[in-house]
Amino acid sequence: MILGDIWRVSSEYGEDAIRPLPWYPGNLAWHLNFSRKELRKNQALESFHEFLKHESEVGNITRQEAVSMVPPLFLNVQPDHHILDMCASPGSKTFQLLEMIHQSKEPGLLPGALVMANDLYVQRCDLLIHNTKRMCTANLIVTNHEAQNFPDCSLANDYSEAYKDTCKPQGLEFDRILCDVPCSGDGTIRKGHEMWRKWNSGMGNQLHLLQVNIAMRGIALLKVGGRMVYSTCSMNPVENEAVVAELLRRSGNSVELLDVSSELPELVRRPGLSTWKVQDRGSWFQTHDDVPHDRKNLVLPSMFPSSNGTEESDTVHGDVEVNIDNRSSFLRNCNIEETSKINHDTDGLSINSNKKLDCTSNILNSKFPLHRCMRIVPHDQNSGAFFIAVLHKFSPLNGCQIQGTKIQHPLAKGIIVQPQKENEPETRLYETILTRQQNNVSKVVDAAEVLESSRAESGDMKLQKQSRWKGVDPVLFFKDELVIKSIISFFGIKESFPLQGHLVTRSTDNARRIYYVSKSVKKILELNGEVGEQLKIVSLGIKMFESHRSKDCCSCAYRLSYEGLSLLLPYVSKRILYASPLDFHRLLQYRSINFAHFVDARFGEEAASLMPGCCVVVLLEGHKHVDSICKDPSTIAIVCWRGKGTMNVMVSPPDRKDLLERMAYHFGLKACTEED
Ligand SMILES: C[S@@+](CC[C@H](N)C(=O)[O-])C[C@H]1O[C@@H](n2cnc3c(N)ncnc32)[C@H](O)[C@@H]1O
Repeated sequence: MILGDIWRVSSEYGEDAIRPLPWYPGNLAWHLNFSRKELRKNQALESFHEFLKHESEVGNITRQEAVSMVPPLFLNVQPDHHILDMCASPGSKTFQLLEMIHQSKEPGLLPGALVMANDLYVQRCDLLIHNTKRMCTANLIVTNHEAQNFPDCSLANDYSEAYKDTCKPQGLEFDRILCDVPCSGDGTIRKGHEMWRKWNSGMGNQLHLLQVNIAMRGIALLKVGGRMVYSTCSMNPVENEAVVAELLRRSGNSVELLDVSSELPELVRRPGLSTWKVQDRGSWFQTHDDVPHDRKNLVLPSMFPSSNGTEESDTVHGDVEVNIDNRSSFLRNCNIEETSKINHDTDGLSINSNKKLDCTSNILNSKFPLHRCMRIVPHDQNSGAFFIAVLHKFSPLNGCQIQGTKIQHPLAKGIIVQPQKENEPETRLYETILTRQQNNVSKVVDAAEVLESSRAESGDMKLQKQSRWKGVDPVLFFKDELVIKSIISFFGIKESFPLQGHLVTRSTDNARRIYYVSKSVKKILELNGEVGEQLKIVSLGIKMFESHRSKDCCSCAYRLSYEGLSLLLPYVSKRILYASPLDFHRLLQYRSINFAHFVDARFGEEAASLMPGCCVVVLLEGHKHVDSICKDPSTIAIVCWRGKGTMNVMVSPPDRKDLLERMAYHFGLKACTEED
């Protein structure tokens, strides 16, 4: 109904009022060209706006500035990629990445990929969790770190020897990294009018070094062969081309700036700048030399285009122009043995050198092909402004370069843990693999020893020691065999769905909620345990089971969660009821219905004959066969509770509202709830 109205209204407002974005693959993104005033003036548009808000609340669509969707598209994500989103909140790009990894999977099957989404601020992590919750994914980990010091979770050498022949990861490495850094945000100026008053050139200058450090850390964590996208919603070259040039300078011949002009050909973009000036307190500077002495520590050499400046004067070596830069701070006091050929062949640049460079004096510096960066400006395609650069890592950073990317945590490499032997009898209830030994960094810690001491401390609960992150509950593998067996048997969960080893809980939660994690997330959790909980994990996985205290007789202490139902449904073989659209609608509308009051008496009888406890009610659409219905991705199902005389719905109000609206759309059944 709403959509019909909208097409009518949009035709009134012209062809451009609602149109797909030509550069977004598969017509999946649409642009609405209505002003707030128009939305308020027209009733059909206003209800359409409400509809969009609701759909985004329940996760069916995402509303965002169109241009902000561009950076993930250049990552060329594949379903088995490990992806790091370094500065992720509020999470619109994380959501896109999750959509990409889940795109081609059948219901009940998880991709091998994972997304690790990070943000510095806890509150912003909460927002990120809220915004990505709608995705219901088992392949997401949310972390809370300074991106510039993101841990690498490397195992100590002796330990990784022990795992050499297994497929366990020995450190964090990502196939794709999104580095959407904090920026001055001047690219949002056309919709964020307060920016006009707030903006000053110092904002970009202050962020430049942080942006370089975050992106440099990203490069260190990127796999050889991997891609990293650096982006900002600023047009300031100090936050953009200057950062990219510094990254290329610091990572030497390990990283190249990709020419992606053939990708997303419909996207209108402008080339990156090769030259610019830097402003500080109202004065413009062309080179760092021009900067007054007392400002030199704030206006950094790396903010200037590499080929400008007197000290950075171009010197010809062989067939390439290079500059001498003796001020790049990270390489200070270190020597690099340069024996290889630095290649930027595609751009006609190459350096042949076979000499030892003393970093304390001169650093060879090519002119980088910064025109390969992309600038998206509002007046080209009626969008916000964005800067994007795509980097490709083709060889590892050397030790000196890596050191410059991270402040080492004292515990990072100090703890050595004996790996748990295969087939070791498993008697623990909840287990994290290793805990920290704050003052004992060189001590060899036996996991069993740690477990024993924690048993002594926590008695029957057998909880292992606390994570080292204040305020964050440790993630614990849930291994209570009896409980798992009771869940499997109560819901008839098929063997083909791996539960063992994939269930986790949080330490203070008393296993009230059990989350399901994908194989990829499971491996990272194991690694994190082995390296002493270096990752500060604030959220992960999909909530699948919740404990209940019902007095109704029920042999299973856990109920299903609506969040995890779509993943689990194809594997559930017991406690499923199939309802007609009319009864399904009534259930949603009244939330609790007496067995005798169902329209379809057969359904009421089946419900009454079920043992009390949690069950699944599947919407039976006329043409569908019961055998295949649970494997169909379009199937609608809800979690219910079979009580003494009633069937009760266990779905949150927004989800219920969404389902009612879908019923109204498909079956013309009136969508209203008591809240309405
Ligand atoms: C431009 S916003 C990211 C927007 C996000 N990528 C999206 O598309 O929704 C930058 C984010 O970086 C976070 N941030 C700021 N400093 C950070 C740091 N040092 N490390 C990690 N995150 C940081 C901010 O909290 C903010 O959420």
